[in-house]
Amino acid sequence: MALTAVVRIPTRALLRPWARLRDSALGWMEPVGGVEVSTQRFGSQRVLVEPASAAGVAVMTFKNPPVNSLSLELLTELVINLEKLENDKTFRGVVLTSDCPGIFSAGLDLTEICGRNPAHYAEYWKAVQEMWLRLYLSNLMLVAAINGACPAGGCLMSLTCDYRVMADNPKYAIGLNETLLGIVAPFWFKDTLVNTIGHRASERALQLGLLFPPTEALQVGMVDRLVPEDQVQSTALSVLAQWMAIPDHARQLTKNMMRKPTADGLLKKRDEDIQNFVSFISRDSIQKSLQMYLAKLRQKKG
Ligand SMILES: CCCCCCCCC/C=C/C(=O)SCCNC(=O)CCNC(=O)[C@H](O)C(C)(C)COP(=O)(O)OP(=O)(O)OC[C@H]1O[C@@H](n2cnc3c(N)ncnc32)[C@H](O)[C@@H]1OP(=O)(O)O
Repeated sequence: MALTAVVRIPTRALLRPWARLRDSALGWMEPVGGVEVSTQRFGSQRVLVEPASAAGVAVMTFKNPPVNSLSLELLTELVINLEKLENDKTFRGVVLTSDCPGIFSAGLDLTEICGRNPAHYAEYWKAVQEMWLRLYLSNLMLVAAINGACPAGGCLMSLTCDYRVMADNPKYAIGLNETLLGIVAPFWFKDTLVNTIGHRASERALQLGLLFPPTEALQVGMVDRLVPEDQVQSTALSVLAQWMAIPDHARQLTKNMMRKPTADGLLKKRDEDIQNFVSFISRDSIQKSLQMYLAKLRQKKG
């Protein structure tokens, strides 16, 4: 068991909503005896949240082995934990990172969009939309500590952050590779990329399904900084420390001004987007492509 430290919690902390939550379906910890708890960490099964040593900062670690694919459960836990951090006014910044060695996130869980029924596709897509909207419009400062491969939905998640630090390891790549799977990145994936790297670079990257190695990702502006693998998280934390110097109110209004029009694009037609997704993903030809892609991934081991 990694969680052994006994820490003292100021009574004031017990008033925080997350501190009062029972060890429920999501596995939140309850303070014991009103003063002491048996762990510093909180969060849920697939999303660990740890207060960092710097005040006002938390590290959110995705823990959905083997590849941190964005299953319905992971998406749900991510959104709930983000909301708890936002409601707890002591937090201003969050580092998003991965517990899976060499992989930040493999993107959408292909088993959620392959071989299921339309009702499941609709429920899943709504959760993907929700994850994007919550992260993209979060008032918190978000920094992605990309410590591994970061394709498709994993890339999207990192693009919602305010800053990206990536491990300088040529084995890792980041990008929206949907076309390689025979599927199409929806307009709000595209908009997020365009807002980050510009129209021309996005057009090329999206059509070709480019997965950029770190050096190229830095050149094109998909990530902001490369550091040795063992410094990804510490660098993300020091970036956050710089951002924390900016008054929250002014920064939040500015972030909202920059991002709201893009988010509104989806908010105005969420249901239509869900219907489009369900009819696209239910096509026989798309299901066949996805099955072949999954089979190829599984064969790699054999
Ligand atoms: C109109 C418009 C409408 C809209 C139209 C629709 C829009 C959809 C948008 C889609 C967005 C997406 O994110 S689609 C998802 C795209 N993702 C990808 O292409 C990444 C695929 N994965 C990889 O490349 C690799 O797995 C990688 C992450 C680099 C790790 O490589 P490794 O060698 O370490 O690990 P692997 O051996 O490959 O994988 C370990 C196991 O995890 C599984 N696995 C890997 N990726 C997985 C995934 N995404 N979902 C599920 N399972 C996955 C493998 O099958 C293995 O299963 P076992 O063999 O059983 O152990």
